[in-house]
Amino acid sequence: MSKRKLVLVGNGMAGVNVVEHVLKLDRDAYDITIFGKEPHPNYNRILLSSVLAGDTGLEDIVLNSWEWYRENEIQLHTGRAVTRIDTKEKRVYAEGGISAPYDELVLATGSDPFMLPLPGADKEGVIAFRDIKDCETMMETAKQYKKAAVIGGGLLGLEAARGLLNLGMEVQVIHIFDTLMERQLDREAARMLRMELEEQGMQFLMEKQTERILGGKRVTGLHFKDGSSIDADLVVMAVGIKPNVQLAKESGIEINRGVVVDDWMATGVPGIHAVGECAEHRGTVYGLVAPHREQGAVLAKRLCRLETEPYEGSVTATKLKVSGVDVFSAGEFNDGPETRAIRSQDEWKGIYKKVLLRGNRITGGVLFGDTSDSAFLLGCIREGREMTDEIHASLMGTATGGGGSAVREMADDDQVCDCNGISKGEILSAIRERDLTDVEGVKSCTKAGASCGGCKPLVASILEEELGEAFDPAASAKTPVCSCTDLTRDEVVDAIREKGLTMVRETMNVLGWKDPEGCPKCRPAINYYLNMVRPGEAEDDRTSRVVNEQRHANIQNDGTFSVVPRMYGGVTSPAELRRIADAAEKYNVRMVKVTGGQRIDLLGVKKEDLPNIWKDIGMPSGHAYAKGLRTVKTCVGADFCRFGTQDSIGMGIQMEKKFEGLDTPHKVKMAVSACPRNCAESGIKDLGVVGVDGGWEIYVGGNGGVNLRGGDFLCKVKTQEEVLEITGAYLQFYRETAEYWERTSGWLERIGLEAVKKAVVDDCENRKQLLKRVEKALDNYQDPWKADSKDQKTRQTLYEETRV
Ligand SMILES: Cc1cc2nc3c(=O)[nH]c(=O)nc-3n(C[C@H](O)[C@H](O)[C@H](O)COP(=O)(O)OP(=O)(O)OC[C@H]3O[C@@H](n4cnc5c(N)ncnc54)[C@H](O)[C@@H]3O)c2cc1C
Ligand SMILES: NC(=O)c1ccc[n+]([C@@H]2O[C@H](COP(=O)([O-])OP(=O)(O)OC[C@H]3O[C@@H](n4cnc5c(N)ncnc54)[C@H](O)[C@@H]3O)[C@@H](O)[C@H]2O)c1
Ligand code: SF4
Ligand code: FES
Repeated sequence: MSKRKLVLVGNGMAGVNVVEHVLKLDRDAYDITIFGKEPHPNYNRILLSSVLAGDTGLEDIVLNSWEWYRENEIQLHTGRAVTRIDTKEKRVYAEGGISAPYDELVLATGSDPFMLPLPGADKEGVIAFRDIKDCETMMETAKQYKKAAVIGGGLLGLEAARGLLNLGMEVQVIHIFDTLMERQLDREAARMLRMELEEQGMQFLMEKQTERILGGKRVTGLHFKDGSSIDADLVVMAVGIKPNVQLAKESGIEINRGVVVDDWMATGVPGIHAVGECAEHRGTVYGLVAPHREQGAVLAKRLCRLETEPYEGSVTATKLKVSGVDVFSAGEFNDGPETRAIRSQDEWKGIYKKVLLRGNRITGGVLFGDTSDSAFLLGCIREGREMTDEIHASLMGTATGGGGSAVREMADDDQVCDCNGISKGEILSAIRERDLTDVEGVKSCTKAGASCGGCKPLVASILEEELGEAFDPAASAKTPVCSCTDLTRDEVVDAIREKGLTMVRETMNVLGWKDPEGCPKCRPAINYYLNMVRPGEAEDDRTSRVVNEQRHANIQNDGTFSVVPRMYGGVTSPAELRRIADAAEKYNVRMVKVTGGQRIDLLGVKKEDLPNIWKDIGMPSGHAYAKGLRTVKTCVGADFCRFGTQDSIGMGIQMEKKFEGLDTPHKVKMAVSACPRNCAESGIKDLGVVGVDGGWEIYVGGNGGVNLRGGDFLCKVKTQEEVLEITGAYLQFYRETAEYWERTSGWLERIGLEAVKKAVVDDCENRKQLLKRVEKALDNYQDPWKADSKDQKTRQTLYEETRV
């Protein structure tokens, strides 16, 4: 008997998931034909954000290889859109004159990005972020252009913006409302999110409506309804999606916003079904993969003529995929007259949790900063659980991360991986049966973590709960430098030491980099590691530094730069102030501003004026743009203040003079206060010094930014010389052991205060060696502006050519 014929229109995640299920349920039920408009096999669209951010390679996102289609005898037509369905003859017609008969037809045509119909929207450089082609366009554009504008501050817009930042572009996000991700977050979580993203370098224009897109053939900027405008070389529209219903509509199938389906994913036309983003079920179109997977499971059973429960809709949950930011939202998230909220907020750790109740039933929630309990919360929402003391304690009790308590509360059939529908029980079985010990192992055996990756921390907690001390979090945390390599930071640094490498390109070549050009994430890191390991010997590759470091100035949102001269310990003189004032007038500086680090910031300097303004001011660079020592803030101290026990100004000046120009994995801020009243805020600095009777206390790992962290007490010393010694050894230990882009606060939490104490304070011989090496690094320092002023070619390429 000949097999029945199944045709799938749309070779995306939702449709192919149905086919996979059908093959599992009844391998021989169908002859299968798939049509896909894109020229690729089925790939993981979710991971396009990671590809753009440089965390994953395009080659790693293929879900079903060409081989898979062949092995399963699937007739695949890629690059061919289906243009017509003859519902009477039961046949589809595609581009290129191909047609195929069907008994059962699945429409999984997904969505098209919504493009705002603005004047100028057809210009070159105006794109969406939906497929591989868009991703490639952005990566190519970033090689040539510098300014990106992303319209839409939703999930997609923010993930696009993060990726573009990683590609070295300056990114402005234009959002129509006054809070980001207003479809997923309440105001508080949105506020914390914005602060965190601003810290990462994203700029926001809120409550802005774009009126037209400027430029000739190619986009040059955006003009807004309020009359303002910005420059842009690339515009990415991320303002939502619209289900792709054209084919269904033209074939007489009922559509509304999407293709209308019943609880078995059937349309009103016999033999035709729809799943995924093109389908509308009970008035809802779902734009996330978890509901599509649930729909697919029901449809596949139906196609295999097996008994199945109906699909009754999904409770959706979202996680933003931006590294360094943990945000989760599910169900209801805004307070209403009939809801009650349980909130907890830890501003020190940057954690915010809110759970909403209707009566006593858990109906939604938002987690920011620590999302390790997200699966447990989602399980509670999905099952409509009543709040109990135990659940309350698990969700709100400790805000310390790790997800430990909630993991214990989870039942075996609670879902851990939403994207792939994997339960805690399935993960535990895989760990036990296959002796798995790390997250990667669980991912390859069960698929948990293989899509958005949001469940990986929870998988790690399950491993920890199951294996106890045998679980090695470091093995699970083995993260490559970026998607250009499988090597970790430590492996790269070891190779640089062992193989005597001195150049960025040479390093990528010798270590078998997948992309010989590297990417904006790895190149600055390799350049730093080379110079850290071989100061004076390694070639400092300026083109591998981030744009602000290349120009020794911070670029501002209008394309001008800021100039911050160094003022040791925050102390200046009338002569310096006069020169600053003259320069501010001569170069029409838009604003002169005193910074939080006790410096003077000249804002709004034109790129071409940078070398001359520095010459006129005649002061050293303040490195306000650098991953290096920024400022040493001081209080007025014993010379002036009646509480002062020590000379904080003198100490601060010495520290700043000693360590200025030292490259570090991330910015370093220091402060010296002359008594525990701490007027210079020594407690929230990367290194803070506090004068006390008979000496100085030293605090480390503080951070006054979004992730507010009080510094840990490292040691007490007696003399100024000892402060300089401990500071030098501490900075060198940080330089040698931190990941590039890692602040001291995160680094300290990762490696532990005890390790720092041992290396820097307790082990005198080690401290001596660290100091030797930091001296060597400092030997090679020269003021960047003095160096540039002697180099005509650099001046021309970096400051005089038109493009930033
Ligand atoms: C950058 C990005 C990040 C995302 N991140 C997440 C995330 O973290 N979590 C999450 O849950 N979701 C995420 N999403 C959303 C998720 O990717 C989609 O919901 C999901 O891919 C939709 O699957 P689908 O198969 O319904 O549609 P699609 O993936 O759009 O697939 C439909 C396919 O059908 C093709 N097609 C259309 N018409 C025809 C035709 N007439 N003939 C032949 N082929 C046709 C299309 O070209 C397309 O290849 C993200 C989306 C993007 C763009
Ligand atoms: N991590 C994830 O789960 C993830 C990531 C990316 C995309 N996605 C999915 O992909 C789809 C598309 O994402 P999206 O973010 O484009 O859709 P969205 O609808 O979630 O967000 C669009 C955002 O654009 C804003 N906006 C609308 N018009 C605007 C205008 N004229 N100017 C400025 N802002 C405007 C809206 O206020 C909204 O916040 C969604 O289904 C989303 O769920 C999910
Ligand atoms: S920290 Fe102490 S010594 Fe310094 S200014 Fe404040 S009160 Fe005075
Ligand atoms: S929840 Fe997305 S991969 Fe597991």
